[in-house]
Amino acid sequence: ETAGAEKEKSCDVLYREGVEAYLDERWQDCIGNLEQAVSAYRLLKQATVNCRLRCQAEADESPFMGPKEIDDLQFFEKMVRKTLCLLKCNKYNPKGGLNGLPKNVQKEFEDLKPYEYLQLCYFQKNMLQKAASAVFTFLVTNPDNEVMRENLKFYSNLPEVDMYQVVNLEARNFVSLYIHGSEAYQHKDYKSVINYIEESLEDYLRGEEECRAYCEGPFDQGWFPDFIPSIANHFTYCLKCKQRCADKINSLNGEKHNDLLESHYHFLQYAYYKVGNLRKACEAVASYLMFYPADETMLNNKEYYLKLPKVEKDFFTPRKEAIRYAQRQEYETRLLDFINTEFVFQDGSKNITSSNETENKSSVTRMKDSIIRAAVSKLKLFPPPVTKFEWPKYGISSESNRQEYSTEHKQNIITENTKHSSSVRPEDDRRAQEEVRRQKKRAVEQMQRTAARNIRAVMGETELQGKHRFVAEGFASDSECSKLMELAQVAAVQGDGYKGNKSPHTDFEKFEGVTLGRAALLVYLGLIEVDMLDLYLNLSEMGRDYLERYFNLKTELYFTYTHLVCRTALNDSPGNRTDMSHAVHADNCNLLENGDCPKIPPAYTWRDFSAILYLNEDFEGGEFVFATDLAAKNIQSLVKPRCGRLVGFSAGSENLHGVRSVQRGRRCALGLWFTLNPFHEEIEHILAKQVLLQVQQGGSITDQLLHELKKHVFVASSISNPKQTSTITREQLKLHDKYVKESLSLHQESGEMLASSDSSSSTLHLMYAIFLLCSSVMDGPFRYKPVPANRVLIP
Ligand SMILES: O=C(O)CCC(=O)C(=O)O
Ligand SMILES: [Fe+3]
Repeated sequence: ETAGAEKEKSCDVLYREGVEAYLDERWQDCIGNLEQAVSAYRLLKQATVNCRLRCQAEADESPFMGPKEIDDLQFFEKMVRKTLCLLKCNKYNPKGGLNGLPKNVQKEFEDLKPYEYLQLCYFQKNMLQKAASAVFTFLVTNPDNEVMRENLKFYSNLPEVDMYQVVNLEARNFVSLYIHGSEAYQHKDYKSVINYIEESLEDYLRGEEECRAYCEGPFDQGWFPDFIPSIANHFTYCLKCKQRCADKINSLNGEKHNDLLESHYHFLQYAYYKVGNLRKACEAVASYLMFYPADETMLNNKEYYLKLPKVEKDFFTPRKEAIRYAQRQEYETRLLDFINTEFVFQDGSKNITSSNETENKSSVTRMKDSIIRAAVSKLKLFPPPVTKFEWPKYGISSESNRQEYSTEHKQNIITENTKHSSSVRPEDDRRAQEEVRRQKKRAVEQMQRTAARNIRAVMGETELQGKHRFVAEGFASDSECSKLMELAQVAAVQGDGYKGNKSPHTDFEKFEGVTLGRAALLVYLGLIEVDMLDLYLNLSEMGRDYLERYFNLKTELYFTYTHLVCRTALNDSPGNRTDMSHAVHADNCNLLENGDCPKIPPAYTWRDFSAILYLNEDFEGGEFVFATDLAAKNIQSLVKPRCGRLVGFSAGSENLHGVRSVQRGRRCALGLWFTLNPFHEEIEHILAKQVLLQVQQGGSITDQLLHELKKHVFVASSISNPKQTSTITREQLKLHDKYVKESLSLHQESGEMLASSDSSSSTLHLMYAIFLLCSSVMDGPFRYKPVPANRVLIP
């Protein structure tokens, strides 16, 4: 390897570093890495696709060893030759082409995920025009993405953004060629029309060929051991993918044109006629008619041309590429129709391969699954290839043959069990079992938590006058409420969880909060009782369980932020206050005065549900309100805080809410915010659980915590699969080292407060490292209120 090649970072490393930079808010690095990653991916994909196309051409041309029509031997000979070619070709591809790229990363690129990040990083660097183009690029492939649609709307309102200059950064050349061609047409410059449109046609067809070649990838829809079924299955999978290419490519800057290909011939027939090339004009007419044989305009044109003295009947020969395209299209459609009627396809819903797989799929996959399915059914726009779930599963499998023998039916319905056992790889099986175990464990814990409680909903959408909101009671007993209040009393720091801001909402109240990370750290240091942390965690878990059930969620709800917070009226605050303790807002978008609520930073856009569990009622004011406007003129409903009462709602603009001023006394509540996106799972929550586990069981925490830390550094770098605890890479370790180093220096600064503990303990360093990872601790000053320790838990 040369030095140059060594320095060059691979596509997935660039991507990971881009995402890391994004997470660390290093916007310039984010942009640099992700832009490079995107072009690196393009190169990899091009290399792979080029090989496939080249080898196809080569195999098409090579002479056969034997005569035609013997046991399909020529077909197989061709496949063998093509394989040989592919092996050689891919060997010279940089980094093995797409094969060298992890599948999940490939999927992210195909979904244009990098543009989601890029958008934000451009935004942060005030590169608004680029940000808008990144959003637009993402939307061309994911037109149903609400957040990005909102974002585009947001950008379109900015004076700095010129919507005419917003482009699809992933568009093929034919888009601009075609647009130039139609402009030339308007200017009656027919020579240019011919040049542009011929070139556009070539690039369009090439694009579709490349898309089709990309479909000839690996098959991971189960294992069909028999020779013929295995070929047939893989072939069908490819064919379905290929059939989607036409639909994927026929858009001009986001606008769909189902006759985009055909319209090329329309332009051409006219332009060739205008420059006097009648033969070519007629060829274009005939080509167009291959696709639309009954098109009246074109038939009239044909008649018109036929009457011209120089035109002969045989001029109307369709062009070669049009014949090939149309015939292939027709054959493929017929074949697919046949397959669709003669075989049963197993789609994600309720069956075999998937019954096992869907249930055990990670919840990320499940979530994406449903989003994609919804998008597909609505738009008929198909997501890109490569992933497990986008196409219906099907089984023309060996099991199906068995079925055929045993029943008279032609259709093959594969039953749950047969498929199950043969198609799941041991690795998947292990993960699946783990997931089942995890879910069972959660269900048991859930029952234990709620066993002695009488949790009941007391207000719903009608009473509260709005969608997706409720009030329930019975989450906590009086003694539990007091205990958490006490925790807030001893452990809260002003501004903790509010980036150090003491009075983020009103000058007349003091805000004090305890994040979970802080509570865990205090327990770890022996400064507060373990039970307090246990309770904090338990109550939050109950809130989550209840929301999942109340809203009937199909996928897991993740904590994204948890905060025990008290608001205390200051002694000198005036008695006639009209301000709010917490102005009306939505939890995941920025409510503007005109009522719009753009879902962009600094809002916590990933929050999907919120719940507030109240801990006391001995104060004046402080009512929670649902309102319809920023000024709280129009109140829909009001919830009076009380120990054990919980208000839950979806976190969007449909649930604007606020808190009325606390006139006297102290109002404490446990705020819970949830996300459906595991990428935004709250690290502090997981760590707090780990700390609790260790302290309760008295075992050594080091390995477990190390494991968690690794996992979360891993999360930061591989967002698509946060549950994966794969081996950690060098980059991740470097990051880890960095945190440990930072923690060490902090450790020295706060030596005073740690005097009672073993300051050289690597566990402690690790703890610091971990807490550095926790944003809220990083934000505020790293200092603790010394609270007398009744038990020292650190050896
Ligand atoms: O404390 C409450 O009742 C609501 C607080 C709230 O809405 C928030 O912090 O987002
Ligand atoms: Fe809120």
